Amino acid sequence: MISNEELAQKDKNIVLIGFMGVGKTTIGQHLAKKLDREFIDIDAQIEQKYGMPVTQIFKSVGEKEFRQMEKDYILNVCSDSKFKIISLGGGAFLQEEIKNICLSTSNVIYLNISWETWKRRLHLIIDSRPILQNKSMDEIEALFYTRQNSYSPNHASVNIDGLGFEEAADHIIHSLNLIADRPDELY
Ligand SMILES: Nc1ncnc2c1ncn2[C@@H]1O[C@H](COP(=O)(O)OP(=O)(O)OP(=O)(O)O)[C@@H](O)[C@H]1O
Ligand SMILES: O=C(O)C1=C[C@@H](O)[C@@H](O)[C@H](O)C1
Ligand SMILES: [Mg+2]
Repeated sequence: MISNEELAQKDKNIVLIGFMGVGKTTIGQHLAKKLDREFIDIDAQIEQKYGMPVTQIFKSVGEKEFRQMEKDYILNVCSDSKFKIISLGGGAFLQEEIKNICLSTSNVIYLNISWETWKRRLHLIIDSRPILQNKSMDEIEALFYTRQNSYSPNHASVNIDGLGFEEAADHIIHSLNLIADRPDELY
């Protein structure tokens, strides 16, 4: 088992993927602190560029332009940087180019969550995630399960059910230690 300091020195980016609301942004911030690495949130970068929240971006320029911007940012950051903790948006891995660059440049950690746990969190995110709006609970559940397929392959998967932010970050660090032992495997 290597220490957090040693892990922080490993030069690959760490990319967090998973369904919206699983905790990529919040857990990513904790992980970055623990490993003393720079944190980048792709949604936040796009919001900063447009000067408005994602919901508003979808309304004013449309999802297609948002997806293009998402791809441009991720391709850029993955090819230009090392050592970073990068939280993607929940739909980013649907784009093959994004998937390929992340898998080839970074350690990709899939944060997964059960439908039961996720459902209890819906009220926290419903207003700020345009993809969830105007959908019935059945439609959201169908999307939750359909999207699971898009998060493979990855380098490691961490189930965050019942974990607080700190614990979740520690589980990720544990999975990174396992990756350090067998660097080229994909799941
Ligand atoms: N482990 C956790 N326990 C309790 N609440 C959590 C946990 N992780 C995240 N949350 C809460 O869930 C909400 C969504 O979290 P967050 O924004 O980090 O998700 P995300 O995966 O980045 O979503 P998106 O794909 O839309 O960017 C936030 O209100 C956050 O505080
Ligand atoms: O899952 C999705 O498609 C999305 C997730 C969010 O992170 C944002 O990127 C946006 O709301 C779209
Ligand atoms: Mg996020």
